[in-house]
Amino acid sequence: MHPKVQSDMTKKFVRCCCKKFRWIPSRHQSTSTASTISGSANTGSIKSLSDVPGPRGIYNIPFIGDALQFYPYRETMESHLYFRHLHKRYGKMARFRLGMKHCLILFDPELFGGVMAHEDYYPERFPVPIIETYAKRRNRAMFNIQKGPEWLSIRSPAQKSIKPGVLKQYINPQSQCAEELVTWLENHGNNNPGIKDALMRYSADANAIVAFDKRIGFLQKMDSPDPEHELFLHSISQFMDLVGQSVYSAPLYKLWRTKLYTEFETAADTVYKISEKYVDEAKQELEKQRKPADETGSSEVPAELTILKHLLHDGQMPKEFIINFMIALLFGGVEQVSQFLMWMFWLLGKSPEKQEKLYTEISNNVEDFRVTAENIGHLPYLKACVKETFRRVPPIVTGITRKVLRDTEIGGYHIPKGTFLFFGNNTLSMSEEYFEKPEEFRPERWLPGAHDPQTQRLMGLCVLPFGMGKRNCLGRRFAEQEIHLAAIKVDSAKISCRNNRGLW
Ligand code: HEM
Repeated sequence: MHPKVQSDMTKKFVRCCCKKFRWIPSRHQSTSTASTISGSANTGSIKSLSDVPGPRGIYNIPFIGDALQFYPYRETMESHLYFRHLHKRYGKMARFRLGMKHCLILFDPELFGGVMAHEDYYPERFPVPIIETYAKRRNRAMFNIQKGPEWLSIRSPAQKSIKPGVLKQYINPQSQCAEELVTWLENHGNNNPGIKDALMRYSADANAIVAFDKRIGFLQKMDSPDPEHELFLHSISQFMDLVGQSVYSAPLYKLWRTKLYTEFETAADTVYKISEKYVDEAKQELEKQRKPADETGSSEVPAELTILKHLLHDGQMPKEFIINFMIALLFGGVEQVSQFLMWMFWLLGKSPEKQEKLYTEISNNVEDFRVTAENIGHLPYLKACVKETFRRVPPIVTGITRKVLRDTEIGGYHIPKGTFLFFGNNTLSMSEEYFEKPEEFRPERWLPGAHDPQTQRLMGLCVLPFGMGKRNCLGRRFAEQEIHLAAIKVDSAKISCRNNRGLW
């Protein structure tokens, strides 16, 4: 399609959605108003961002300063260790620079809570420049990096399509994926070096069911792989690896197509092309499901529709938006869910008594280990194990990020519009101030009634694996279902990963 036609269609779609759902901010939501968020960092008169404690001198020179600050952590990509250093040295708030961007990191859960309570109408996260560059060059509406009304024009109908009952539709096929994971572990040994790949295949399979209504069978077909499926999986993993690498290298790809960029572009194009094919297949299937048109010309569709079919049936969102949204659902889960499972299996494997406790809970509540929409939600110890794994190994290295979209006062400092906020979840989740013996894997701390409500609230704000507020993880319930299914099946087969061979 000609880019001009596409962009006109996009504008029309966004305008129409804004009108329909009244998404234009009202005057009291104007982006120019300042808000005040108090915390314990500074209680005196209002100071400016430059007064916030933080690295000074050479460390404040754009690019040179960041290179010096992050250099020690570059090899292992452990930038969260730099944030821990900032907390130790400067306390509850610290200011630092990333390129030309002014950043502020908060190590105070009350301040996070305050920032989120005053969240903007169209929240924005810290940018991912390589994806932005790709989206611009290809004129693609990549969901995760979208801003303003364009973002909400997809988020809102998509969120509506994730109705409470929709999760149930995925439980049986996703259960089969979890059973295939168990078979793989039984056949190859739970400490096989291929376990990382097997977990990635599990989460890619489980997520493809959500994104494309398709049971690909990445794990099942490992012995006789389908070239297209393998290319798809390879490109997904390549896409994510290259995003990670791009964060630690100079953004020269903005000027010309560097080797890293061309590899990224090839991976992203391949994912798009194959995803488009899967979306088209789902559309054809939907057509077949439709009952023939009656004499008035209207045709009926089955009452229960999956997310993809709901969006295709609704017909409001342009196909390109649907493809990009489905890609966001796919990427949202694949790496995060597989990484999470690696850590949880390892942490449980190191604590046999906790694993046994989990086994008892599962065997008492899940009859014949057959997971249903009813029993999956009644496993408090499993939920506590998941939460504790998220605390012990936070999934997002940088913690949650937001762009300040209007001048704001935070903790007694005037924070100008355009500053980037980082929430120090990665530091706080290991802090003795909020967690007793933080090094220990103790799911019990998350059980209902383990702490008074205020302590529990602060603990929750320290961890936040799925983010918070209007721009939180859209796939949270899917992620939890995929995690719970894998944990129930693996634990009920009494498989334990006691050493970390192959896990990373
Ligand atoms: C362990 C698994 C997962 C973790 C830890 C995780 C975490 C996150 C986080 C932290 C964010 C940013 C939230 C914020 O800025 O407040 C996010 C966004 C998102 N996640 Fe997840 N996620 C997971 C799995 C999934 C799954 C399975 C899906 C899809 C089925 C998904 C889809 C998305 C999407 C679409 C967004 C972007 C939302 C937006 O920008 O409006 N995630 N996720």
